[in-house]
Amino acid sequence: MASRKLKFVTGNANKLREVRAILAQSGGTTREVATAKCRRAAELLGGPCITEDTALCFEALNGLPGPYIKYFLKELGHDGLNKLLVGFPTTAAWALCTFAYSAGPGSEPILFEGRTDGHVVTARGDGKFGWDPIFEPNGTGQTYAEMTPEKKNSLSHRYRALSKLQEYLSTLKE
Ligand SMILES: O=c1nc[nH]c2c1ncn2[C@H]1C[C@H](O)[C@@H](COP(=O)(O)OP(=O)(O)OP(=O)(O)O)O1
Ligand SMILES: [Mg+2]
Repeated sequence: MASRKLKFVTGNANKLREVRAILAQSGGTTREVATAKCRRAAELLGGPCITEDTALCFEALNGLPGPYIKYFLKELGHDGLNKLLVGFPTTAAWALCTFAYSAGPGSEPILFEGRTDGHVVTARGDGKFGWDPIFEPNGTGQTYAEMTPEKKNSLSHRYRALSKLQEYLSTLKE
């Protein structure tokens, strides 16, 4: 099967440098983690599959914890994550969802990213899902945990990534 690796074609070194820098900002590590997970899942399943990775990135920490948020949350809790940012000039953060699709074993996963910008705040709302109580998307005045599921699913990192995946899958069907 032909490689599905996407190539950026340009003769302009400045474009390449800027595109690389922008992509690195949105999480080089996140993409590596998502690609490795999907590739492995396709091998184990022996067929096409979709995987999903979620990162929570603190601006003051250059994007960390990022894909390591699961372990930070487990060890530090909501309070500890807030305390990490004490003394830093900003509590800005973004939630990043990466869906990965592989057509099957040996087929390079294709990634679909969705990002929602906001701030880390003291926990508010029902703490049923991960770091939902401490993430307040910009312009909402509510944490994810205070929103109805419908509202969260209309603006979340996951919704944005899934829209891109859906669009891609619909082109495969024809
Ligand atoms: O919308 C979200 N709102 C709040 N918390 C969230 C959200 N989405 C993921 N989370 C948490 C779960 C885990 O602590 C970490 C991501 O880790 P991540 O590896 O992607 O998820 P996971 O290990 O639970 O599931 P999987 O088996 O699909 O890898 O952030
Ligand atoms: Mg995981």
